[in-house]
Amino acid sequence: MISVQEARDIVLAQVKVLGTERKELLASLGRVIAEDVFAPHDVPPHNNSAMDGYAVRSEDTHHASREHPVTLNVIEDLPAGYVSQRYLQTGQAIRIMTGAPIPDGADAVVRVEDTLRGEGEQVLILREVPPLYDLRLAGEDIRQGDLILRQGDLLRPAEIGLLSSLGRSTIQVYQRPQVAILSTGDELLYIDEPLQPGKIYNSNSYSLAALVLDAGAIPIQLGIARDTREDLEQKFLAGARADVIISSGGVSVGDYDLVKEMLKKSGSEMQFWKVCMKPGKPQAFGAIAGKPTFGLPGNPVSSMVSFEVFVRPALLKMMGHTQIYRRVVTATLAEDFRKSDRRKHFVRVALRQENTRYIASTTGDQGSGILRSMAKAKGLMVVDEERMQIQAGESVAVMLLDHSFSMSSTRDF
Ligand SMILES: Nc1nc2c(c(=O)[nH]1)N[C@H]1C(S)=C(S)[C@@H](COP(=O)(O)OP(=O)(O)OC[C@H]3O[C@@H](n4cnc5c(N)ncnc54)[C@H](O)[C@@H]3O)O[C@H]1N2
Ligand code: MOO
Ligand SMILES: [Mg+2]
Repeated sequence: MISVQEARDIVLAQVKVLGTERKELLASLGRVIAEDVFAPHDVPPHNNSAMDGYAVRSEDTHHASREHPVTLNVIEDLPAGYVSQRYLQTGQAIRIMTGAPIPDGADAVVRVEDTLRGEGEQVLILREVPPLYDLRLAGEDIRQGDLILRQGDLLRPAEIGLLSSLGRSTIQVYQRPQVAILSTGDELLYIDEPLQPGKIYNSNSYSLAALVLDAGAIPIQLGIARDTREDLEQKFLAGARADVIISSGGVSVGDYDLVKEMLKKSGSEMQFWKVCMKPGKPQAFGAIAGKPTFGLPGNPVSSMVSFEVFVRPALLKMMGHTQIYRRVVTATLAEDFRKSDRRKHFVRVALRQENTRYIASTTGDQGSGILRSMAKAKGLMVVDEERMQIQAGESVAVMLLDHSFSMSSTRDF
């Protein structure tokens, strides 16, 4: 039996970063950028007004006040999106809207609240403004030639906005792996079949496909393989058209646990079987037709936990991510915890926040078939091999299962 760390090293050494592809800008959200991006122009591209008001020559506002306004002649109205053809002379103002380019000759803006409309085309300036006042200068956000994003950066909404401000409509990103998902077992029913004696619904295909999607990869449902060598072989080979194969079940020591055999056939290889963890001890990893293949355990929680620990980091690596692990936080355990073996345990916990501290409490029955306690979990408490008991109040490490939606809160800031 190898340790979680050794197993993870083997997995990560085996999987390689995929190639790149060109995507529409919005479709690249959540992807890793595969190119360096330099700014082709300044942002903003021109000096422009930060306020609705009047473009002026700042020297004309000298000593202006509410008591002693300065009167200027308004020679033009300038909405955003238009360039003035006029040159502002002494004694003149141009009515200007936020974002409109500053006319030649002007060097400041007086916001409308600091003015009054005068006679005819005149405006009364009620305060003095220094040069550059309420101007936004060309290039104050981005300078032409600046390195804006580096290969390997994650494209989040702000990066998508930045790229669009540079006029980029497509972007080179790392590909998403196709992940073939195969459930094994004679007891399994498709979810649209009626329940029958001795049978259960195939839930692993769905939880695993959801995890694949949540990680940003592409699930391909291969359905159910029955516990025969022929069916398994045929379905595994079909899966080898994808970039990664995940199976669940059939990997322990039972009479019909045949997945290990698939990994030992000629043309395949098995790199490990059995990891010193709970849940998820019986699981295999290797390659079929050159494709990384995870033989996850059949128990519904075990397969999800093994995915979290091994498959997710591997998929993130393939997609070019550099941060491939879930965040781990320190929490205070709310109750006593005890274990009776020297495996690394991943315990389903709920988390609440008290001031700046996380408080973790287990979500109930930790059996490997109890999916409800997985659904309630916000994290997995990681209990090291040699740590046999933890007392209430002690600090523990919790790996956050922070899918963007499940970590949303009902409490606003
Ligand atoms: N003698 C031993 N028996 C078992 C051991 C052991 O060490 N010695 N380990 C147990 C542990 S721990 C686990 S985990 C399971 C792993 O079993 P397999 O990977 O061989 O999976 P199966 O036997 O096929 O199924 C186990 C369990 O999970 C249910 N299952 C399977 N696939 C699905 C699915 N797609 N959707 C929902 N539920 C599924 C299946 O019906 C079984 O109840 O082995 C233990 N046994
Ligand atoms: O390894 Mo099993 O996953 O403990 O239920
Ligand atoms: Mg079994």
